Amino acid sequence: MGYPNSTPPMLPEIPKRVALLGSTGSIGTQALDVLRAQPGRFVVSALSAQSNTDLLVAQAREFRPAAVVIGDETKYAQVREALANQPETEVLAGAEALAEVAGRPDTDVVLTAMVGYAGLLPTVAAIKAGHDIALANKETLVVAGQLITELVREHGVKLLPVDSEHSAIFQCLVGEEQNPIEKIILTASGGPFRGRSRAQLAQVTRAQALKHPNWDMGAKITIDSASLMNKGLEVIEAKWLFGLRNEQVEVIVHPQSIIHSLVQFEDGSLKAQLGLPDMKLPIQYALGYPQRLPNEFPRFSFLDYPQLTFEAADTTAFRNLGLAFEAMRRGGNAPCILNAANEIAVAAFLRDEIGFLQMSEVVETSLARVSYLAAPTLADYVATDQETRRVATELLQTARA
Ligand SMILES: NC(=O)C1=CN([C@@H]2O[C@H](COP(=O)(O)OP(=O)(O)OC[C@H]3O[C@@H](n4cnc5c(N)ncnc54)[C@H](OP(=O)(O)O)[C@@H]3O)[C@@H](O)[C@H]2O)C=CC1
Ligand SMILES: CC(=O)[C@@H](O)[C@H](O)COP(=O)(O)O
Ligand SMILES: [Mn+2]
Repeated sequence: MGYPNSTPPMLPEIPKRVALLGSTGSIGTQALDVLRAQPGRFVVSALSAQSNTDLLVAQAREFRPAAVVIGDETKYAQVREALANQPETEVLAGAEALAEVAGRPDTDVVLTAMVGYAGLLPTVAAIKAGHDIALANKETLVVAGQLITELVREHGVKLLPVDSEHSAIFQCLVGEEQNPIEKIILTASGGPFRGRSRAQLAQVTRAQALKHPNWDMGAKITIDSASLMNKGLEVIEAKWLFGLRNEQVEVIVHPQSIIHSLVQFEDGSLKAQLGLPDMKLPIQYALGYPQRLPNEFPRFSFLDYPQLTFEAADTTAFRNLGLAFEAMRRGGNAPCILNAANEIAVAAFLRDEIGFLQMSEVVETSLARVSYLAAPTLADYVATDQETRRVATELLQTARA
C-alpha cells in the first residue's frame, strides 16, 4: 500500500536545468555534491563565484555549464584563459553579468547561494524570466520581501526555501493547503555564546564566534548565528515566505538543531520536521521538489540524541534579535537598513576592527539615522542599501577616531 493518490517517483524525462549562483561557497559546494549524487536528474546551466577562481574553474570543468560568472571583474582574464579550451562555456564578469545570466532562458531553477544583498538583483532577474527560485540567500527576502513575493505571484514561479528552518516549515505545509497557520516556531541553536551575559559577550573573539556548535557554514552567516542576527533575518524571511502577520512568528532556542522548525495549525496541532544538521537535505528537497529523492545522507537516530532541549531566546544580551523584530514591525525599508548595516558590521568584526557588541550598536544607530520609506520601490531599496552602507561605515570610522 502506498499513499492515497500516489504515483511512483520517476526520473524526469528531461533533466532539470540548475543555475547555481555562489557555487564556491558552503551552500554552493554542497549543492554540487547533491547534483553529483543524482546523475541524469539535473544539469548545471550556470555557475558563479565572487573571487575564488580556482574552484570556479574546477567546477566549470566538471559540470560544463553554458555560463560562468566571476564577480570580481579583475579576475575575468584569468578565468577566461583557464577555460579557453572549453568553448561551450561562456565566461562573464561582474554583478550585472550575474543578473543577466540568472535571467537566461536555458534554466529551470536558480539556486541563490551567494551571500548578502548581492542576491537581490539576480533573483529579481530570474523571477522576471519565469524561473523557479531555490532560495538560500535569505537577505533577498529580508531586504525586499514584499516586492519579491509580489513578483513571484505575478510571474507564477515557485519560491522554494533552502534555509533549513524554512525548508522544515515548507515540508510541514505540504498537503495542508486548506489549513491556515496559527503560528510558526523557528528553532535557533543559540550559537556558540548561548547563555552568556552582555558583559561576557563584550570579551568574545572572532575565532570563538566562527565556531558554530552544529553547522559548518560561510563566515557571514556563522557570525550572524553567533549574534542571533541570523534568527532575526530568518524571522523576516519566514514572514514573507509564508505570508504571515508579524505576531505569527516565534523563536525558541533548541541547542541540538535537530527539530528544524515547527508549524502550529488552528486546531493546536504542531507539525515539525526533524533531521541531522546537514544542509544537503534542504538543498536536495528544494531542487527535487515535489519529489523526495532517495539518497545516502546519514540518518538520524533518537538514541544518539536522548535529550532535545528548549529555552527562551535572550533578546537583552542578544540585541540583534530584538532589532530584527522591530525592523519587521516597522516594515518599509527598515529591514533593508537592518541588513545593510549588519553586513557592514559583520565585515568589520571579521576584520577584527570592532567588538562583538558593537555590531548591534552599528545596526541600531543606522536604523535611527537612515530615512524611513513606507513603500519602497526596487530603486529605493538599492538607494537605501547604498545610503546605509555609507552611514554604517561612517559610524565605524567615527568609533575608531
Ligand atoms: N551555509 C549554510 O549552511 C547556510 C547558508 N544560508 C544562506 O545561503 C547564502 C550563502 O551562504 P554560504 O554558502 O554560507 O556563504 P559562503 O560565504 O560560504 O559562500 C558565498 C558564495 O557567494 C559568493 N559571493 C560572495 N560575495 C558575493 C557577491 N558580492 N556577489 C556574488 N557572489 C558573491 C562567494 O564567492 P567566493 O567563494 O568567490 O567568495 C561564494 O560562492 C547566505 O545568504 C546564507 O545566509 C542559509 C542557510 C544555511
Ligand atoms: C543551517 C541553517 O539553516 C542556518 O541558518 C542555521 O539555522 C544556523 O543556526 P542558528 O542561527 O540557529 O544558530
Ligand atoms: Mn537557517
